[in-house]
Amino acid sequence: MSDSIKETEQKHLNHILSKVEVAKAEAVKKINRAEKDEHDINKNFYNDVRLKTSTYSGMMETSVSIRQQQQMLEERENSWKHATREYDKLQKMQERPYFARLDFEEAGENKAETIYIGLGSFADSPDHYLIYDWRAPISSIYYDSKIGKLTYQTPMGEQTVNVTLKRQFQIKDGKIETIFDTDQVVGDQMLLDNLNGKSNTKMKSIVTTIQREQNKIIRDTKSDLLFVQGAAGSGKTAAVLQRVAFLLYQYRGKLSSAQVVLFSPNQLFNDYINQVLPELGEQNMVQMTYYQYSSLRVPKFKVETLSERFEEDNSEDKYVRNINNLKNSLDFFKAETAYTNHLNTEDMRFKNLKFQGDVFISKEQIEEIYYSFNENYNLRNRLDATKERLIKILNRRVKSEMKKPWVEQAVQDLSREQIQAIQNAHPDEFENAEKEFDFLARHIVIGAFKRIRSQIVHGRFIGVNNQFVHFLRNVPNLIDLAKFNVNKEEWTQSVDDSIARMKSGHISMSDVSIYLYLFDRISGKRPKTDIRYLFIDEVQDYTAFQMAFMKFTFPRARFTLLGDLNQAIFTHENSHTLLTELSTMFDPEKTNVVQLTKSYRSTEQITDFTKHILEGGSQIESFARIGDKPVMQVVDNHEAALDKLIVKINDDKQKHDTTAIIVKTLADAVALSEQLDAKNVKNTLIQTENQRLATGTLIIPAYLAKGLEFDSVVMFDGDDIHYGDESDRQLVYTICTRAMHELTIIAENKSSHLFDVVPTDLYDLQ
Ligand SMILES: Nc1ncnc2c1ncn2[C@@H]1O[C@H](COP(=O)(O)OP(=O)(O)OP(=O)(O)O)[C@@H](O)[C@H]1O
Repeated sequence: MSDSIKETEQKHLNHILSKVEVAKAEAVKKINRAEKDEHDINKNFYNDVRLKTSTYSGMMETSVSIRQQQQMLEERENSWKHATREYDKLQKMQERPYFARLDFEEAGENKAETIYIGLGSFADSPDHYLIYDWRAPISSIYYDSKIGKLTYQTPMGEQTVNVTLKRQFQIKDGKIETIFDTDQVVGDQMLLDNLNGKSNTKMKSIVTTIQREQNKIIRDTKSDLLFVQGAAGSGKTAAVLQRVAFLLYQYRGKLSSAQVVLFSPNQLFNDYINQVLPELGEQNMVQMTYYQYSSLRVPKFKVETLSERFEEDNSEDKYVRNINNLKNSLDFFKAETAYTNHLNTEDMRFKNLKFQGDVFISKEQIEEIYYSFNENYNLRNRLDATKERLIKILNRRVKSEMKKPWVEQAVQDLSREQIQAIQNAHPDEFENAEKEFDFLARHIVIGAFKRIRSQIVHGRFIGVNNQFVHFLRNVPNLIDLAKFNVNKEEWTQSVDDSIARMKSGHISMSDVSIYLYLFDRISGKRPKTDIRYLFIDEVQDYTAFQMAFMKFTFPRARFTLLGDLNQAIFTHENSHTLLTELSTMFDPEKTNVVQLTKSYRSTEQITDFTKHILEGGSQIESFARIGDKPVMQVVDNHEAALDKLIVKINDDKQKHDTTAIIVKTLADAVALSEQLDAKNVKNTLIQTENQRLATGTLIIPAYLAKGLEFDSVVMFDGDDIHYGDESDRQLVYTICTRAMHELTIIAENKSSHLFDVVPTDLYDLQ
């Protein structure tokens, strides 16, 4: 790039920065003004508010006057907030106001236009934009086009332009460091620079180098279901976070970040991505894991953890797998729906409502009431009507209960102060002692009935646990078990297992969704209609049952699902049926399936290696970033493996910020960490998802490494003992694809046969 272009661009940048400076000074003035006004209002509050409390009209006047003062304060508060936000934006803008420039001519007009694109828009007067937000319709030209003619979408329809220049900038602290002119969609040089960087404990935004196919995902506003199937490292997560920022911009004023929910694979990952939206100037959406969501809803049970689920799903036991396949299927969801519909006519399980240890309203009586309403009632109405009746019964029982000896005793036991306190609620004198006694007795009985009243209001008379077991026992009548290779005895055994688990206060991941769906149906829980966008990352690890349950829970949300069917580490082969099952849940007209085949995370050498681990991996394209070939080290015994590992760790210290040693299970991770500790090799063991990621040498079980990336990855125990089954292939792929710059596999005796399919010239055997 010639010096004169750089000079001209720096001049332009200086000009913009001086305008930003002016705007910042303006924002500071507004902040100060709002703060002073607020201070004055607070100071003069008692002078300005007319306190008159002796008459009714005086009181009214006082309250109006207080309200006026409050409104003034709120207005100042809002303008303060607005100005502060503006100030923060401008402050950020001073470091790097924009990252691209486009020159183009609009069709039919001979006038060339130049626009600059940045993280946010900036105008020095209304309609005179010096910088365009990357999410503005016009900015999509930057992501979509090469030089030349192009059409793009605007709110007014399609617009055609002729792009004559695409220029990218790297700006730091107000100085242009590099300029690239490119005729590519998004210049590879800038992308290469970004990808060459070191890994970080926090994911960064990709706003300057979004690729054309990623841009399609980000700007999709039509689909009810957007399914992004992408290779490992193809930028699914990165793109989807940009998408959230895009949607918040596109629907600003109508959509808030609280109406967007992202389900992440684990808490560690949540932590990893939580800087991206703030970096883009937006607030984070609601982020949670399915485990968190379900655990919160069943506080009485301990939900199976990720580690337990991983062990169970990888169980050698065919019986366990078949039962889980059955419970996780869409057929099972449908069977449960049919079962709950049937509860509208019979079979609801109730609990006695008890008072002072005795049955107060029996379950039979409740059942009779529940089914006394006609067939037009649905489960929710039926429950509401039952509650209403039960409250009436309770109210009627107050009078008879007042005559009971325990009440008389309780009244006699009241202290003078207690009587006084109760009588304060009675404005007039009592006509006689009997009336006074009645008043006190009623008060005592109502107090004693409080618990029962709350039980009725909260529907605690429904026997959810019993109902759950009743449903499970009925499953053979509702589903063809043989289709799932399960026989009746095995099913009965699994129900007994579920009951035993629940008795000890535990519930499995499969059971918890079944339990919650049943609970939501019979308790008539209202679905969460306020959630408008639902994102699920690593969807291949969700079951069809969970997806159907999510659809039921968030009926008005548009779904964006991100997944790589090749990385299903929990659901294995079933992940491939997930897409088919999903297609039955959404309108095909409003379903958009996008494939991302290019992998950006790893070097070309690593991607070429990892794609061979998969059957059908040939579709995956590597991004041309050159690095060393993966290294395979096969040694004779464990001690030798440890020695190799330590050499690698020391070697990496010079080159990288983070080396992750990925092992199969938590137990493996704990053991390895201890062995390294014993040899004084510093390491951080990541054993729960509630930890924070750190730099340095990490030891991490595979299921916690989901979605993350590291400069250098060592797959330890890469042998047949640990990864000997065909079903481990996806897990091995997931582990190896976490590497950005270097990948090493250390194995004892012989490497896992799953690597046999990889051509030997793609790695260095040492
Ligand atoms: N357009 C892009 N510009 C710059 N970096 C990108 C781009 N797309 C992806 N990347 C980088 O590639 C890496 C992988 O992206 P990401 O984690 O989003 O992939 P993924 O598809 O979710 O991967 P996985 O399924 O393996 O977890 C990240 O470091 C991301 O920043």
